[in-house]
Amino acid sequence: MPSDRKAKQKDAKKAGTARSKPKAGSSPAAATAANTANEASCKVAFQGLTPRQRAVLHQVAEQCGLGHGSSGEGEQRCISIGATDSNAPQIDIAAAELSDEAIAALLQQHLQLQPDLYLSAAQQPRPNTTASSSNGKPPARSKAASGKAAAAGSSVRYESVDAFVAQMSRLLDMERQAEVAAAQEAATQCSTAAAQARGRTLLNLRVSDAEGGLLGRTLLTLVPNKGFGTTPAVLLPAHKFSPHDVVALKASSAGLGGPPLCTGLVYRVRDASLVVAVDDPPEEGLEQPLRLEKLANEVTYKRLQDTLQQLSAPGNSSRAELLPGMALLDATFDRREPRFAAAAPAWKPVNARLDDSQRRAVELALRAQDVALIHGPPGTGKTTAVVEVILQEVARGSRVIAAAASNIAVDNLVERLAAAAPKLKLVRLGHPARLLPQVIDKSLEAQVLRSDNSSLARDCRRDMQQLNRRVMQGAVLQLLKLEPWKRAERRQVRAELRQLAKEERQRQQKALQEVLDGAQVMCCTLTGALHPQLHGQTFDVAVIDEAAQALEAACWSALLKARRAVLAGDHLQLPPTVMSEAAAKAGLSATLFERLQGSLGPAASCMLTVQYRMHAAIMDWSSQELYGGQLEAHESVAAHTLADLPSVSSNSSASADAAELPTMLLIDTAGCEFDEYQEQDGDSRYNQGEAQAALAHVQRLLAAGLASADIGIITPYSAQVALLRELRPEKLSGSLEISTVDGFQGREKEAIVISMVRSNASGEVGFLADARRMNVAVTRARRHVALVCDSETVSKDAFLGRLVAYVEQHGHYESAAELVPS
Ligand SMILES: Nc1ncnc2c1ncn2[C@@H]1O[C@H](COP(=O)(O)OP(=O)(O)OP(=O)(O)O)[C@@H](O)[C@H]1O
Repeated sequence: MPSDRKAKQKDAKKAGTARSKPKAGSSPAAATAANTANEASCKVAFQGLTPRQRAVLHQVAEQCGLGHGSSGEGEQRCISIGATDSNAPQIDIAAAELSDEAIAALLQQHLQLQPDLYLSAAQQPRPNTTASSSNGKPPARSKAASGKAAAAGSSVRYESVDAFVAQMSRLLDMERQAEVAAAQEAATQCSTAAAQARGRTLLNLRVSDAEGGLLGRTLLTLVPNKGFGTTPAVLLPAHKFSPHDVVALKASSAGLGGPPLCTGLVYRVRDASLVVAVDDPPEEGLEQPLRLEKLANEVTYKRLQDTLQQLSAPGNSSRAELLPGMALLDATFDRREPRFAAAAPAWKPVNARLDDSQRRAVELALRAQDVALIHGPPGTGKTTAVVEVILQEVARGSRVIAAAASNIAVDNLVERLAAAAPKLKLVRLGHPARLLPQVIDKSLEAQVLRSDNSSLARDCRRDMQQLNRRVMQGAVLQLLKLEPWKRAERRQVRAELRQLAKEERQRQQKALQEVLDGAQVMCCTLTGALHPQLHGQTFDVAVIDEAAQALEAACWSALLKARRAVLAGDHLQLPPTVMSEAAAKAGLSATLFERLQGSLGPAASCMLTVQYRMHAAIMDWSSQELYGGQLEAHESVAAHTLADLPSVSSNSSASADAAELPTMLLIDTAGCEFDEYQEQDGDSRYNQGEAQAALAHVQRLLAAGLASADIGIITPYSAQVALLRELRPEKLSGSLEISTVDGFQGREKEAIVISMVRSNASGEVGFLADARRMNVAVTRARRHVALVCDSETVSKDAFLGRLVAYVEQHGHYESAAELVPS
């Protein structure tokens, strides 16, 4: 109750002291070392186990080549494990609450299985299970608490590659239709004003600047026409455009569905402007009021369908050469166990700071002959381990394709690889408008332009231009009857032009081929791997970072190009974005990473356990809820606080304020009557009072000496993002980041303020209850996290209730009424 909490607030001690952490459990890889297939002479039938325990038993049986099967429903559900012979004797074990240790002991007694085999598999984190209690039963949790994590569970299995292809092809069609329908609805079926309200169209814009850049593209800066040139600049209305969106620019006066002046890619989004990269700007029409429309990106769907077709077509030797990844199908579709070399070749880490779990992960990846998984919870150095794997593979002479679902994740990898190995021959494939400026230099286009063959091709072009001028002059002189344009001369010039055109083309192709062939590491998005430029290029190993955010079909686009695969990710963070809810529910958002986590068993996977971002108090919530308590905070971050930041500690009055700020803070809006509202033209939600409370807390952080760039506001609802941006003080618009959870994935801030929005009498929390979404939101914070919410509403959900209780217990409580006086 708030009143109790207020009393508690007075007594509460400063949160954020470093807390000692139990050591991580035994490594899953080590646990399986001594297990070989058993010739069981009997079967053990268990009744009364939890779904988690049954899943672990299935996994253990498959790992050891034992028979297994389930029957019955609900509490009567029974799982048997042991001899494959149906006549073998059966030992029945019926117990309501068997502990994991007891199950392991029974397996040892009757089937001679090492206890560690069951216990280490049971320790593998799964979505929907929290740190299991000693009786092996997961703590009570409402169905909603696991939210979408449940929909995309690790239980997804396909009977065959063809079954997978058929299912995915259907679901991708559903997804494409959903996206096309949304684009068409915005473009034709409603008024332009309604389309703008939905965020897919921006009306009444004008071009404020047009400049060359991005290797030959034109960058058009679009600003609101209203108040053009005034100071302060007029902000764009709330919209859903983001970098890399495919867009059409039309005259405002053009009818709905009318032809565009040009199409392009969103390059940059600011509060008051939006920059679009255009290949071919129109000669006229840009001076009038304009409209920007979001288009469906059909190329991606076409590429994904092409990948599926490649997977399903029967192999032949020439295809096997072009698609070495077909060899991965056996291990990834349960046809055989993944293979590992007994030991990795000797390797000396390039990054001497790698910790033990990172070294184990790299070692596993280097031993893999088919596929290995690196499971990296937040801040544990997944990308750090991936970079090391790539550099070690290159040192062994391998050619690597390194990919991720998003451009930002690929660019992150490119930057880290280039910093670790400046001489590495690395090529970043992709449209320059989709690349971060700092990696443009590594792009295929930039490298091709720098090559000798390109410069020779440019010479050819110059010669052709001169010859063309001669042709023009000759024709004019002839026309004016001043000088005859001799036939032989004409013929010779044309032959020279043909020759030059041919040479230019050949030089350009050669330049492109040389850069592609010379690459030791090819970096691209997963769907970028299907670009025609990579046709015929094959690799020894495909490394996928952020694999748990990628559609499985997209992963195969890169995997088909290499014989071996390493996937790094965290299936307990956000899944891929899927627009069609029906397709997501039917399995489109289930990822390859998660599927393999479930099917390959612990020997093929290594979990990173030391994190380098969060104060231990922040980490512990996530670790206990989602990672079986296995995470450890590195000593460099375990006790760091806001007061230790140089910008704070150098300012004595500010540091006194900062010392008052706890590591975790609950700002409770219960009783404040800060109600949630649904936006008029959509289903997103916002909460005005809560937005004010969140911004008031930001002011407090600034007063304590934090830089605005060190603070982030995260809210799950796009309407609340728009509202917060509107209310954000002008001077903070360029530095204080406000975004949805998705916008912050993979990133971090010293202080994070979370605005949860929901406040209603019925306790509805919608997609807040998705454990993965809240996991990402909380774990973006390095030293401070403030949860702004209506504790009465959100605590109706068991998972969120535990989060609220955790913050109260390990931090400070405060009523929002004190921050936002009524
Ligand atoms: N062994 C290490 N020693 C010191 N710092 C490390 C180590 N490993 C990783 N880090 C640091 O920890 C931070 C997080 O690492 P990295 O980005 O590789 O993690 P991640 O798991 O990919 O993160 P996320 O989950 O946010 O995507 C980086 O600043 C990195 O330099």
